[in-house]
Amino acid sequence: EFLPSFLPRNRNNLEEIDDICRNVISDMNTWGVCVVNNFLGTEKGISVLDEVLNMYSAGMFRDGQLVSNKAAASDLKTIRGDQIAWLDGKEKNCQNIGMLISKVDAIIMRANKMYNNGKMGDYTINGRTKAMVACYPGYGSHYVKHVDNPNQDGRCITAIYYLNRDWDIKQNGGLLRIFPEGWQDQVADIEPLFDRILFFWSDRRNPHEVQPAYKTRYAITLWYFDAEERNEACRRYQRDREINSKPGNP
Ligand SMILES: COc1ccc2cc(-c3cnc(C(=O)NCC(=O)O)c(O)c3)ccc2c1
Ligand SMILES: [Mn+2]
Repeated sequence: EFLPSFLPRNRNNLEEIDDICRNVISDMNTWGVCVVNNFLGTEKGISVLDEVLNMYSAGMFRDGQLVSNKAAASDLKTIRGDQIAWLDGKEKNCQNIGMLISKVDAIIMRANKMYNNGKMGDYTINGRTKAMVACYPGYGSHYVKHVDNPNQDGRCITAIYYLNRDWDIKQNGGLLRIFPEGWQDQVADIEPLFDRILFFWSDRRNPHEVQPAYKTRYAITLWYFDAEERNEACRRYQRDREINSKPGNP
C-alpha cells in the first residue's frame, strides 16, 4: 500500500517484534545488557499489573528462597526480601501474564533465528523456566549482589519485565545495579519502571544487586535455556544423584 510517509505507520506485530529483536541482538552482543521501554503499551501493561496485584492479594506469593543460609538467623531477612510465585501463564486469571510471556518468547526465539543463523551470542535457545513473579515489599527489602547462573545450570538469558507505575527512584529505591564484567568500574543502573523489559546474560558476566526498596516493587522474570548447557547440567545432576544414592554414600 502507498501510505503517506507523514502518517505514523501502525507497524504490525511482526514488524514491531523484528525492530525489538534487532535492538536486543545488537545490545546483547555489544553490552550483554538490553533495555526496551514501552514493551506492551500502557493498557496491556496495566492488565498484567492487575493480574499480579490480584495474585498478591490472593496470598499466592511465598518468601523468596535464601541465596545463602550462611547468614546468622538474626539477619536471614537481610539476604533477600522478595516474595515469589512461579507461573506458566496458563493459569486462570493470568491470561495477560500469558500474553506477556508469549511476546517475550517470540522476541527471544526470533532473535535466536535472526542472529547468526539460529544462535544468539553462541547459544541455541530451546526452552525457559516458568515465569517468576517477584514482589519486594517496601520495608527496605533488597537482594545482595549475585550472579543468576554462576555454575552452568543452563540459563543463558535473564528477562525481567517491570510493573511499577510512578516509580521515583530517589524516594522508592529498588534500583537494579549491574556490574558488567569488562566494563571496568562502570555500572548499569536500571530503574524498575512500568512496562520496561530488561535482558542480560545470566552468567558471571553480569553480577547484579537490587538496592533496598521502600515501596512495593513488582517484576516478572523469565530465564531462557541454552540447549547444550542445559543438557549437560541435567546429565551432571543425574550423575550426582546416582553417585549420592549408591550404598555407602551418606
Ligand atoms: C530455588 O528457588 C528459587 C526461587 C526463587 C529464586 C529467585 C532468584 C532471583 C534472582 N535474581 C533476582 C534479581 O536479580 N532481580 C532483579 C530485579 O528484580 O530487578 C531476583 O529478584 C530473584 C534466584 C533464585 C531463586 C531460587
Ligand atoms: Mn538476579
